[in-house]
Amino acid sequence: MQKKTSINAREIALLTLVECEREEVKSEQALHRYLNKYKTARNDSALATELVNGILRFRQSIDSIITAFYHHKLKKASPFLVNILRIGVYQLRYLDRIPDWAAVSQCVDLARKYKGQHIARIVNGVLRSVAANPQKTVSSLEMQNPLQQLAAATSHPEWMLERWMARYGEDRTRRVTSYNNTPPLFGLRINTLKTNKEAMLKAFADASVEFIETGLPSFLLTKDFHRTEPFITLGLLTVQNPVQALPCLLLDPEEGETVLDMCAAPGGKSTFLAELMHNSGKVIAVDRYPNKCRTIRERASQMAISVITTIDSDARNVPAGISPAKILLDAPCSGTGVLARRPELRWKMNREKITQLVALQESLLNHAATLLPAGGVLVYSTCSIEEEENMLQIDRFLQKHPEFIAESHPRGLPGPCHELSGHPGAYLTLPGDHEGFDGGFAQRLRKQA
Ligand SMILES: C[S@@+](CC[C@H](N)C(=O)[O-])C[C@H]1O[C@@H](n2cnc3c(N)ncnc32)[C@H](O)[C@@H]1O
Repeated sequence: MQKKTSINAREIALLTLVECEREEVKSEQALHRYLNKYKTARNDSALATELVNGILRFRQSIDSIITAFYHHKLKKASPFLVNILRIGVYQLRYLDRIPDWAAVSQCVDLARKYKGQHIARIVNGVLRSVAANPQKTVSSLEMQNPLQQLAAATSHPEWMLERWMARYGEDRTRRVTSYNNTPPLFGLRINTLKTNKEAMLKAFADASVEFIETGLPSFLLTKDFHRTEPFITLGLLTVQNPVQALPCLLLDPEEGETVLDMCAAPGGKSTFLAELMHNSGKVIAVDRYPNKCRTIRERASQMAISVITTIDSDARNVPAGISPAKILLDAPCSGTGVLARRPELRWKMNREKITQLVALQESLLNHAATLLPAGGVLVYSTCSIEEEENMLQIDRFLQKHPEFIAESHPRGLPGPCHELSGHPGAYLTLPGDHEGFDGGFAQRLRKQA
């Protein structure tokens, strides 16, 4: 019988981190795949997750420390060497439960296994030096300017910090970076088609799940993700950050209406719209990827939702004739409001990509304008905190489409988020503004009759 090779937490983290160097790879999915492949035990799985997320978050700070002791160009080193050094430095500087000698020797073993004896010696030398010089911290390193210092201290790219500092000021920028560098709480939405809050809280008490209220009726936050998994599988709960509720609440869908969700996968908002409509009417969920549309349908069926139909198509090719009362356009975006949840994204996003996304969002908005009948409501939303994807995008849209007006929610939204002053129907939340809320933007617009 063939023996199953088992590998430890550091090795899983290494394979994941090396794979994440590729542009299109999402760390959460890669890690999940390796954990399943090697049937990793709970403890190893927790350490691998902590190493991957921590290293992706603090990469800039970790690399600054490595550079002080590694006397070649880090950018030219192999991804295996770089990531083994990162795993070593993360354990030496950010974790206090692993003795220095163990952190160093396990990384040396990894280097020998993947890159041979010569690289193992380099890893040994660099990590021993890091361990022997605890006074050498990011703040002690010489930096050319305050922005560089802030980038190293908060582990965010300079270009990102520069625009946040200009837009939001230093205090808010530091609040955002601190939120982004902390393991996030999990948002949970109670599926009111299958249960209710009272029954769910009783089930939480029985399962010893701790939670925090959010100010939004069906949304809770928790650290205890594992204990909530059975309820998610049963379709009683959906993982969704409360900030993601705002676009749906702002759209205010009613029973019996036809609602078009133009960029719908994985379906978190489509299913919430269906819940708000008491599973009556029609939610047409569009996404350009057929496999993602299948995920939406499967999830809807688990949640006892029958009003969602899917269309796999570029939303810009959706033909006129659907005549929805309301449209949600939750556009593809830079994701700078959700960096706590997607730690590698800060290193993969850049100004050029934002410019391309702005153009895509604009063309999707223009098409939404043609699909919506007069009198209908359009909500545009992103999980970005960049103004050209948000308010500036809306300003340009309103200039180009005088038939649309920005309007407030008829009754105002529940919860801690408030309309932006001077901007009817616009909501911008920065990560860290409210406990457990990611960043995001939403705008309600009406096509005049
Ligand atoms: C921000 S996500 C949507 C999240 C979703 N609304 C939810 O709450 O679960 C953006 C989605 O747009 C899809 N997408 C990107 N470009 C598209 C296009 N041109 N037409 C349709 N869907 C597109 C992506 O596949 C992705 O699933």
